[in-house]
Amino acid sequence: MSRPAVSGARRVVVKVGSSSLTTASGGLDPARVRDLVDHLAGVRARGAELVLVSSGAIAAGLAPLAFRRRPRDLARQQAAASVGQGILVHRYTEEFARHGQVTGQVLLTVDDVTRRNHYRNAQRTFDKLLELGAVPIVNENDTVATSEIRFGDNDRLAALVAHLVHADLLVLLSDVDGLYDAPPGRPGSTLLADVHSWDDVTGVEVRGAGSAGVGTGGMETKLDAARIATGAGIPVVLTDTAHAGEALTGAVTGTLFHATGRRRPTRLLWLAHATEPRGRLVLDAGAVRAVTERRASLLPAGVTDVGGSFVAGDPVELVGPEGRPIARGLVNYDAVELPGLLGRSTHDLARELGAAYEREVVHRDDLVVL
Ligand SMILES: Nc1ncnc2c1ncn2[C@@H]1O[C@H](COP(=O)(O)OP(=O)(O)O)[C@@H](O)[C@H]1O
Ligand SMILES: N[C@@H](CCC(=O)OP(=O)(O)O)C(=O)O
Repeated sequence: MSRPAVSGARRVVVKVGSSSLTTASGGLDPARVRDLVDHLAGVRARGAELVLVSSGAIAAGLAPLAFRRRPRDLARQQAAASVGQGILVHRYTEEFARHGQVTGQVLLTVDDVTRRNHYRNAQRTFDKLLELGAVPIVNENDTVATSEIRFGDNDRLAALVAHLVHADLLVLLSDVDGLYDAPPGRPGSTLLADVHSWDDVTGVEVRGAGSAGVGTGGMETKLDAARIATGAGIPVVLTDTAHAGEALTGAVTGTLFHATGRRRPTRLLWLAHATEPRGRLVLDAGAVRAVTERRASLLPAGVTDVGGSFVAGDPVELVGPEGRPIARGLVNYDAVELPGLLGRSTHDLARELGAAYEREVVHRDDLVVL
């Protein structure tokens, strides 16, 4: 049996977790990297394009820095990632070279997929690398990401990258061979071979990171990633590295999450699924209707209250008069500017304060209704 949505994919994003690349004691395992690349190289060999999102920088940096386990504080994680990322990419470069394939490193922060100019930049870089036949190897730019601007997990990053590069398949490789209806160690838990809609996942019990102590998000972030990708029209296969070969050629293995939705702009996907809002705008009833029913931009006249500390470009939550979240958007003003503008018409504001104040609080193109 085969899965045509998988075997026919022309552009594939594969995400591999730290737990699939490390030894039991936590260091990078060159033999596991080699086995993995032997399978991955098959994608390019059959004429399809490959983007690899690989975790493992922090794990690879532990031993050289004599850290006995993954550090909890951000500064030590950043130091480990800085040391480990070079080691990781060096390993991949050597292994892909054995198959005559060239790799390129791409390190991303949240800004690269949320700020319009940045994500166009990222898109161009990926397009050019793929056009030149190289395999982009992606990781979060851990060494510069602060806790506020951190993805924190590569599962969701991989889903956003899949969308950004217009991939037609996302493969998540972990240390577990698919999604189980309960944590896999539990007697009687069974594998779900197909997930057609999110109703199929109701009742599934998931836990955080696995036993090796090197992974971060566990099954939860994999489900988030699957939700982001399938909701944007990209099917997702979840399995372990031992089944990578089968998964990549479309054999039935692991869990296939079927596509449920269609594409929308990458930064809006990020807004809807993964962003921590930095503030809150309270809307009056008329503005709620305008935003949700007419898909209009949010103007100062419809905002009754502002909370949080944010600057222009930050994600904020839009709530109705009774406090229920209705949308998320990228705001066009700093939090300190807004109180003086609330309830006033753009016409008045422009006349009194200048043309710059004619702008919307949240433009409709930067807004997702929940
Ligand atoms: N319902 C579930 N089905 C499958 N795996 C689960 C489930 N709940 C929790 N897990 C755990 O999630 C772990 C995978 O996550 P993680 O350790 O973060 O891996 P990675 O390093 O590949 O990102 C597995 O080891 C598994 O024990
Ligand atoms: N960027 C980090 C990995 C973060 C992450 O998501 O890890 P994992 O859960 O193993 O996929 C690193 O390279 O160590």
